[in-house]
Amino acid sequence: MTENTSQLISSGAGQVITRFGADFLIETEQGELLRCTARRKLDNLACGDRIQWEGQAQGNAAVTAMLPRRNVLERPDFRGRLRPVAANIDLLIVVTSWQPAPLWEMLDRYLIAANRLRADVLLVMNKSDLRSTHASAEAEACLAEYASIGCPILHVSADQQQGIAAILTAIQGRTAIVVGQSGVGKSSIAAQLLPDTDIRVGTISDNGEGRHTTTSATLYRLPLGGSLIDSPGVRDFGLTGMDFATLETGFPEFRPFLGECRFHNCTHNHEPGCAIKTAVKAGQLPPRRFARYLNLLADLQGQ
Ligand SMILES: Nc1nc2c(ncn2[C@@H]2O[C@H](COP(=O)(O)OP(=O)(O)OP(=O)(O)O)[C@@H](O)[C@H]2O)c(=O)[nH]1
Ligand SMILES: [Zn+2]
Repeated sequence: MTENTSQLISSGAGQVITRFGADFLIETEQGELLRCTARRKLDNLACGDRIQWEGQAQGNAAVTAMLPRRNVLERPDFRGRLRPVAANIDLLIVVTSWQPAPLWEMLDRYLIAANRLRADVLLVMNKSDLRSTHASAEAEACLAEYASIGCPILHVSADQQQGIAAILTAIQGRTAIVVGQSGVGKSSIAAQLLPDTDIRVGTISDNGEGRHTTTSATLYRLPLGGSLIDSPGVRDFGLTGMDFATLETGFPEFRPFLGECRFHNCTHNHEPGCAIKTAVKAGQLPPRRFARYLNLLADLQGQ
């Protein structure tokens, strides 16, 4: 049999782990890390994307196709153009703490963003060591409202290494990102979740080209299964360009009452016969969340 080089060249499916300039680090289905160049049309590839790759006769393998995405998180670049940062996210881990005190409206915005991405939410209250001294009655009441609408909540302390295993368990089988306001402990939590994953990416890029210093989002496999996509740009991602439908559906507790308002285009603000306002007055919907809904609505209408 004559040897044909093309028969030696392999190909398959994989996932984008991170980006180095024009190159991508991908993980093949066999779990091997492979440095690839992407075809020019694939400029929009992001960490977490599932792809097809193909070995080349010379040089790096090539990413030849992007497989359909479940969702994509985008951020404006320095020119203001939206760029994809991470794809195929299943779980938004929203971190808050007792000090700095929670910005509840920001938390609501993350819940809206998660709903838009069709991702689940896990609320992590970090710095549980400060709860007894720093949690106001009002903050506890706000937190209780999230529990009442079915939002899963974990109390952890990254500094005291408490509750980290519960986060790993919650991520199992899913791809998660960690987000939240400044100073709540996102880096501390990421460091606890990823004790030695740095080494893996470091080894690959050490290949004559120095250490992995990219700030690109990177996908890490976790010990209990599941993955974490992390980067500074992922951690402080916010919601851009909200419309009314995104706001309304971002409050999942409204769902049983939607369609019962007198006006089909009710904004649940000043309108008579509003089923949402009636439910709030009757104690069937959490009042603090509803008050913040009205603030978000006013922001939207003032845009
Ligand atoms: N008391 C207490 N402090 C903590 C805990 N976790 C983190 N911190 C402290 O909170 C501060 C902020 O932690 P970071 O991990 O840098 O927070 P971050 O959310 O990544 O902050 P940014 O980079 O500003 O977004 C640090 O001084 C941590 O040591 C905790 O469980 N308890
Ligand atoms: Zn209404």
